[in-house]
Amino acid sequence: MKIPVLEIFGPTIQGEGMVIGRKTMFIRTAGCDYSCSWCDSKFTWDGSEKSNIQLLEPEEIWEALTEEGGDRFGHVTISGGNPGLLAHLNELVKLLHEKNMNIALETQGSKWQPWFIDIDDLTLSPKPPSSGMQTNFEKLDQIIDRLRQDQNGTFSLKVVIFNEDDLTYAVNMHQRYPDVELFLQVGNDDLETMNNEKLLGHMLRNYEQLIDLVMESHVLKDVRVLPQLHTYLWGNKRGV
Ligand SMILES: C[S@@+](CC[C@H](N)C(=O)[O-])C[C@H]1O[C@@H](n2cnc3c(N)ncnc32)[C@H](O)[C@@H]1O
Ligand SMILES: Nc1nc2[nH]cc(C(=O)O)c2c(=O)[nH]1
Ligand code: SF4
Ligand SMILES: [Mg+2]
Repeated sequence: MKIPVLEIFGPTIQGEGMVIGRKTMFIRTAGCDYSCSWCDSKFTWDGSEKSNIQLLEPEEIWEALTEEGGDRFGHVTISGGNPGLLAHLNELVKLLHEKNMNIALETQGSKWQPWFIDIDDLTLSPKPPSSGMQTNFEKLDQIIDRLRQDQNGTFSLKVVIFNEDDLTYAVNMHQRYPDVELFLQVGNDDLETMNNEKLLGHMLRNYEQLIDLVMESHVLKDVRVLPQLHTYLWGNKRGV
């Protein structure tokens, strides 16, 4: 079954979350059930790149990965858009495992797929108030319960923080799922600039402010605070 793909790139480093720094290839699927105000990948769902969506079979995705990355990679990250919308992505997961790849997936956790249990590094990234989205906690509870029972790999939560309301949301998340590793990620609030130096200075200040807030918290003890590392290195450039 064909998969809607907008980008295949790498190898690069995973810039975010539980496997930050890991050498990986990226597959970016098209389409999202959310429309976060600060989404850094709006082109996956806002229609602006509709004509660039490629419908690819898993084998064709593997060909594109090896064309781009040769034999220089052993890890593939699937992001989007929301790849968790694609029921038949299990075929790609199976093929990548047959090729001895480790697989990471990025999803907001709005929809369950049975193939989640076969993902090696699964990130659930529920959205805080600043995104303008509403979390369906009933659904998220169900997803996390399934993962606690059946997941073959590891999974974690990652919350992007732009303000204090978002931090309160992260506190609730930590209290609701105390056994799940929680990553707090600095929000990028300047998606337009191509001035990397300016963005770097700005993002470093945001990172420091987030660290300060988390250090003061009496609840957020067992968490990690991370930058979006690729942004600090390459700014808002795409495909890195
Ligand atoms: C583009 S999303 C795609 C996967 C999935 N839709 C999701 O949101 O988890 C990948 C990650 O980038 C994060 N992200 C998106 N825009 C961001 C921004 N402006 N600053 C920091 N992180 C951002 C998301 O929260 C998510 O964790
Ligand atoms: N290097 C790099 N790391 C990433 N981690 C998550 C990304 C994403 O857009 O999902 C991403 C990305 O686009 N590039
Ligand atoms: S859920 Fe992810 S891809 Fe969808 S709009 Fe939000 S950040 Fe963007
Ligand atoms: Mg990104």
